[in-house]
Amino acid sequence: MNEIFRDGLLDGQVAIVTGGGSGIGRVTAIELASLGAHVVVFGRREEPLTETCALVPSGRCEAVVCDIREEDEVDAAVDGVLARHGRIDLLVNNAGGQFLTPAELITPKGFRTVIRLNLEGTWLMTHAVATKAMIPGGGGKVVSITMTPHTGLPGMTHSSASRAGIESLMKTLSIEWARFDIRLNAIAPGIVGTDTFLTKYPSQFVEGAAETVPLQRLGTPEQIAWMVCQLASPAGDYTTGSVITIDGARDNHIGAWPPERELGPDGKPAQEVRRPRGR
Ligand SMILES: CCC/C=C/C(=O)SCCNC(=O)CCNC(=O)[C@H](O)C(C)(C)COP(=O)([O-])OP(=O)([O-])OC[C@H]1O[C@@H](n2cnc3c(N)ncnc32)[C@H](O)[C@@H]1OP(=O)([O-])[O-]
Ligand SMILES: NC(=O)C1=CN([C@@H]2O[C@H](COP(=O)(O)OP(=O)(O)OC[C@H]3O[C@@H](n4cnc5c(N)ncnc54)[C@H](OP(=O)(O)O)[C@@H]3O)[C@@H](O)[C@H]2O)C=CC1
Repeated sequence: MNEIFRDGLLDGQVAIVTGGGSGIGRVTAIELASLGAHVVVFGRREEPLTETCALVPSGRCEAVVCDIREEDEVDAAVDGVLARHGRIDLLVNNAGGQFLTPAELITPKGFRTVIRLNLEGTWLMTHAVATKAMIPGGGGKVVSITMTPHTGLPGMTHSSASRAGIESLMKTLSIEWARFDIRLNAIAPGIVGTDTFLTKYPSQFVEGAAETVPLQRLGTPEQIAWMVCQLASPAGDYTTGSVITIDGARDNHIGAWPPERELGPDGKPAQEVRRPRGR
């Protein structure tokens, strides 16, 4: 039984979720499977993938070790899913990440590492699934996880650039591959309180994070997963080439409103005094 959507909504669908061994990817796999999809989780380490599958009560989950940066591994893994299931209806490009470092300290290798993971990995997965399964099979859906703010993420230059690239990829392919009925979208979360976010970054970055969001709280993996489920369902059939932002309005404004400097003496938002007409 799913908390939001009706039982059997995704019955018969076969979905791949990259990075399905943790965080947003794990919850997405569990939610998709709870709606009837058969989910194949991809990642570099087998153990977390197997743990995800153990959390899927229906057993409609399978773990595949695959580094999305390696084209041979991607080809073999996608071929394997097709051989076992005969179709791929949904690809969720969720695997990704970065390290937090001022731009001037990012080495060429460090920059390349993040671009390869986020942008090239997403391209390899999308291209393999489209050419092997979706184009011959008459269509499908791709959802890629990116990131806000779209104005730029200081300290994560490489990731910001790669996420902009992914969004451009989804938009461009939504035009080219409309003729194959492939619908591609991006979901851009702001800050989601996953184990990795809470433990990987310096404490000052994590502790003040909720204060940077107008809603003053972090997102949850479920809120991202539910949007993936909606896009996978018939409700998403006409949505393509879009970037859906789920970030508590952080893309529009950093921090709560009003900022302290704009508070009036009564502690309320400052308000101009209305002048008589003609003045
Ligand atoms: C507001 C924010 C919201 C977002 C939150 C999230 O996304 S939460 C979810 C976040 N989830 C994730 O991020 C999960 C996925 N992330 C990852 O797997 C890693 O963070 C990865 C992206 C670095 C790839 O890892 P890998 O095993 O492939 O690579 P590797 O370790 O072998 O490094 C290769 C090269 O990269 C460089 N370099 C690396 N680290 C640093 C550093 N701290 N400092 C400086 N440089 C660094 C260095 O050049 C290194 O080469 P070297 O010097 O060793 O010759
Ligand atoms: N949490 C947040 O605040 C936000 C997260 N995002 C993005 O959402 C996605 C999920 O985030 P979150 O759940 O927090 O992060 P996690 O670090 O928990 O998830 C990343 C997953 O990707 C897998 N992965 C990493 N590299 C590769 C690779 N080369 N090939 C295959 N799989 C790989 C990891 O497994 P393994 O190491 O076993 O390969 C891991 O399961 C990421 O792209 C992240 O950057 C975007 C905005 C905000």
